[in-house]
Amino acid sequence: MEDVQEKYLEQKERLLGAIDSAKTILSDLRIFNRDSWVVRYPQLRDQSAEESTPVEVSTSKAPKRKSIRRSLSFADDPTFQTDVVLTPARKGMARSMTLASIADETAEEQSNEEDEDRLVAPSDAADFHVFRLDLKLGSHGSSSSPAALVSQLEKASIANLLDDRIGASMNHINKLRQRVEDKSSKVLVTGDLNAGKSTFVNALLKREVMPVDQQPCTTAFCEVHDAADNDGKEELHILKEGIPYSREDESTYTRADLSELESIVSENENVQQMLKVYLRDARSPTESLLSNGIVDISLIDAPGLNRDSMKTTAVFARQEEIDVVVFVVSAENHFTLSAKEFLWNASNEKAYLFIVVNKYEQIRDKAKCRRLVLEQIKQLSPRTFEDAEDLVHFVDSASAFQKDSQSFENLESSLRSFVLVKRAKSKLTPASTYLTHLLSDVDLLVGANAIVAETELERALEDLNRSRPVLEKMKNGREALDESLEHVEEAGSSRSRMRTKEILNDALVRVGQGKLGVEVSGLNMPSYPGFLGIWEYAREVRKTLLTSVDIAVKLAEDEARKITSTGVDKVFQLGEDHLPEGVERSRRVFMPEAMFSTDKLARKKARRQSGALLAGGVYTLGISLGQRPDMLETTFFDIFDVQHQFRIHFSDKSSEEEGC
Ligand SMILES: Nc1nc2c(ncn2[C@@H]2O[C@H](COP(=O)(O)OP(=O)(O)OP(=O)(O)O)[C@@H](O)[C@H]2O)c(=O)[nH]1
Repeated sequence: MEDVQEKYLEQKERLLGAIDSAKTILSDLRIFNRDSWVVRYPQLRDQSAEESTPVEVSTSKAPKRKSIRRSLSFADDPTFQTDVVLTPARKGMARSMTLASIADETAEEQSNEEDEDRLVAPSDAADFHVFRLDLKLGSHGSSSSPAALVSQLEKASIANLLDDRIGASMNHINKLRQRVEDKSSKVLVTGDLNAGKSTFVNALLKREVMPVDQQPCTTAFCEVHDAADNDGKEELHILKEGIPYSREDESTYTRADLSELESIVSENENVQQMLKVYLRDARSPTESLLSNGIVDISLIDAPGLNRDSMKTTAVFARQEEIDVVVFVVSAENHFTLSAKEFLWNASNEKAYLFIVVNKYEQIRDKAKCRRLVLEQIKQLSPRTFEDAEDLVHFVDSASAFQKDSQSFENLESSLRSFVLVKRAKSKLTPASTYLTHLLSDVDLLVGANAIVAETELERALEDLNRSRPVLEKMKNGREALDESLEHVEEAGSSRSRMRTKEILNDALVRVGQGKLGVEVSGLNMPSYPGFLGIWEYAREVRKTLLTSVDIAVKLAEDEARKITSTGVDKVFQLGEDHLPEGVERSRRVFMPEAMFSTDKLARKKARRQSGALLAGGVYTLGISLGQRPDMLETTFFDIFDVQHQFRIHFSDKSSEEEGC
């Protein structure tokens, strides 16, 4: 008995420690996901049949350790795909599987554990248990094709879904913790009418509490608790139907004195009536069944089974909070039909039942009785039969109450350990299974994310290594480049300015002398038509000279274009010389013909046509003096002083033209 207690306590403490560690891990994971790294959600798929055959990794020390290859990808990034190896963890480790990239796998330490030791089967470990996200419920909820789905899911939204899951898991862990810590355990005592259930409960309590009668008398479910749970007061609480009981809330029950129990029970007509009976137990914790320091057992004395009570009791027994069902059968009558039906169903639900064969002392042929009862138990609850020594007890509750009885003491001891064993199963196992699944999920997440992080780190380091010398080179060459650029710019603009001035001055001087501004083929001074055509002649001369000035402007522009082109080439060359390889070059394209344009529409058009970024405008400045009617207006003075007239016009304009 003490062994069972110790084992239970040790297991419970270990589990509580593991629950707390898991909580810390989850909260760290949550913070990490929120502040440092968007946790990626891996998807592991089987590889093609040929590739997915288990890989056996063997060394001289360890002949056998099966690993499985899987293809790892991420829902939010279909481009990332890599092969990974799932290796079962070693015995004693909380982790069920280890995920490693193929490259790491060969370097993994080997173990000689056999596969049976694994906590989770390899195929199971490739999937999530607690953190399984239903990605079909993506933002629009309607998509079913994986490709469409992926495009809906962004890294951040998956990380949010995951955060919700972690939050829910933390809440669940808190509940599990409460359950593991909860010391209360409920034992339901049921059986045939008049089998002696109340007498048995009284014998366990070493006190006459439950009403005992030769006629069927227990008509309510009486749940017996230690009075310590009721501030030390012995009392009866009559529960109200349909209202959840809370000891702190008096509106949920009616108080009564313990002495009223008998009359309340006998007068009750409600088959589902529940009573809470708070009893003081003067015995020491080692003797007391109700409050033994490890689990606080509450006994529920149920009404005898008949057609009315059968269903209610079966529902009651099925409740999760009922750890153990004790079935009392009279040694005189063996199992009735109702008993058989109940036992059959209950043993399907709970597997193991605790059976008390009561009123055993009166039986003359005890061996026969024992044999017959056990035969029936074998049929009704095979698992209980297998463990009959601990689970089937032949006692006489009535006499156990009066004098010490070895068989009854054995029963008590077995019942306590059975409650503990069952509690370990009902309260500790769900928590430890959940933790195993949870940690296996965390492991999968961590493993997959480590692989992504490593890939990203490698890529970032490569980028950094590539960029660092480039940056250094660019930093060092910056000053020289600035200077050279300035030089090219200044040289180009001063040369353009000088050449423009030269060309235009020259043209104006020549026009002033009555000659064409520039000599070009096809442009000649008109010939004198005689005095009668002098007016027209003056106009023609004016037009020709103005056109020659236009041509001079055009020449100056062309010259500036050439100079600028050379400058631009030099700038590009400087870029080539200073910018290291791999640095993106400017896409801007210089189009000399676009210089000197003031026409925005034309510029846009040219940009569309070339498809490149343009510098400058399109066409010439277009001052076209030879086309301007105001300039062509011939005056009386033109006839006498053509040369003087032009000098007045162009000495005013020359400064503007220089600036163009
Ligand atoms: N000789 C003997 N009589 C017993 C024993 N247990 C119970 N009885 C008697 O059997 C009768 C019924 O006992 P109860 O304890 O009331 O039986 P019960 O199963 O609680 O009855 P209901 O709840 O009304 O179905 C009473 O007269 C008891 O004195 C026993 O171990 N030996």
